[in-house]
Amino acid sequence: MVETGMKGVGGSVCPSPVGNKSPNSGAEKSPEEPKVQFKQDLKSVLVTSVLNLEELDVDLYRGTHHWVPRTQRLFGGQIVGQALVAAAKSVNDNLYAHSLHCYFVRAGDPKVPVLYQVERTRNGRSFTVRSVKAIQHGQPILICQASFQMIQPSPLEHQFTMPVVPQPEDLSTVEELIRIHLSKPDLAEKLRQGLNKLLANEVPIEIKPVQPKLFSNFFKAVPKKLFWVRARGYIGEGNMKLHCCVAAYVSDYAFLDTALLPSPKYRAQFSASLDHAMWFHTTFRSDEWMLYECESPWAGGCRGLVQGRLWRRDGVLAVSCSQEGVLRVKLSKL
Ligand SMILES: CCCCCC/C=C\CCCCCCCC(=O)SCCNC(=O)CCNC(=O)[C@H](O)C(C)(C)COP(=O)(O)OP(=O)(O)OC[C@H]1O[C@@H](n2cnc3c(N)ncnc32)[C@H](O)[C@@H]1OP(=O)(O)O
Repeated sequence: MVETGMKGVGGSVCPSPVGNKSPNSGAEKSPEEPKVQFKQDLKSVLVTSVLNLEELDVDLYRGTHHWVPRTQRLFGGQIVGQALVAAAKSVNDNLYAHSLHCYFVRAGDPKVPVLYQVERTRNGRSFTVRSVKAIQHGQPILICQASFQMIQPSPLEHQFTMPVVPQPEDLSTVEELIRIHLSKPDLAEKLRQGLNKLLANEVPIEIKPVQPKLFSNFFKAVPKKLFWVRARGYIGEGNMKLHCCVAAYVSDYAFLDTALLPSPKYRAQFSASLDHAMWFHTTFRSDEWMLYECESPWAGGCRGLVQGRLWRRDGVLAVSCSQEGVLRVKLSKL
């Protein structure tokens, strides 16, 4: 287990008995793959920096930023991940995060740190609830409720079946796909600039789209996409609390744009997640490939609803996510 600066802090994801059964337990462990070279060690960024909050007082923490989206508002996944770190620090070690519900109420300002104020809402016999306010300039930017539970085995167990898709070793990373695009001489200049900016982002998340066409082409598609995702770098087994917070970070990254897939003639002029909910079903490793199955059952009223499932490689459903976002679009010129 790596030293994370979060060691000894109570709370983790719930290792429910469902997690002990592997619908696809024959899946092979991924061999070591060549890593993209970045200016910094992105594993350190996520584990020892972004999710390693500074304790200022009892139930009061300060978080720093790493990657900021081009919108120049703080990445929602970072705020949710940090809020969950703060919440988990105030619960006993025998309690495990099983869900969180958040509203992004103001844009996060990348120029100043975020304070996280934890309220110990309730300590129960089975369930314990924490409310976290992320604050900047004296005002909340995120309100989050996280619920923790003791391990409670149950005879009631079921899950959907994981979609059958190519394995990550047989797919290209987003960076590889971008480079293929950049090598096309007839690429529109604006698109070239956009792709170069995307390539320069030091995002501590690795993605392999299952349908690269959705990433590269502009055609009408059903509002559904699948991609393999993992945190960059090695985190290791044992610290489920950390994997849970990393999953919160990862889950917001390429989620909301699923709602744009049926409308390729529009591009988002303003998009931001309004709320975000997660349910942690069982143990998982956020530094190992997980399949993110994203779909958007509805869009309207300048909003889009997206739902996601993070599947462990062995076919176990590890995390479910839901989000609504504001989507103000304009006709695409490309
Ligand atoms: C398959 C693999 C592919 C991989 C490739 C991936 C590539 C890139 C991935 C990048 C992913 C990044 C994902 C990032 C997701 C996020 O992190 S979102 C950030 C988290 N969420 C937030 O920050 C939202 C916080 N909340 C808010 O900001 C506010 O609550 C709100 C803006 C939602 C509230 O809206 P409102 O009440 O309208 O606020 P205002 O401040 O008044 O307005 C805000 C702007 O909207 C404009 N506006 C308002 N109303 C209207 C209207 N009726 N019509 C048009 N425009 C309107 C308003 O003018 C403001 O605009 P400006 O800011 O002034 O431009």
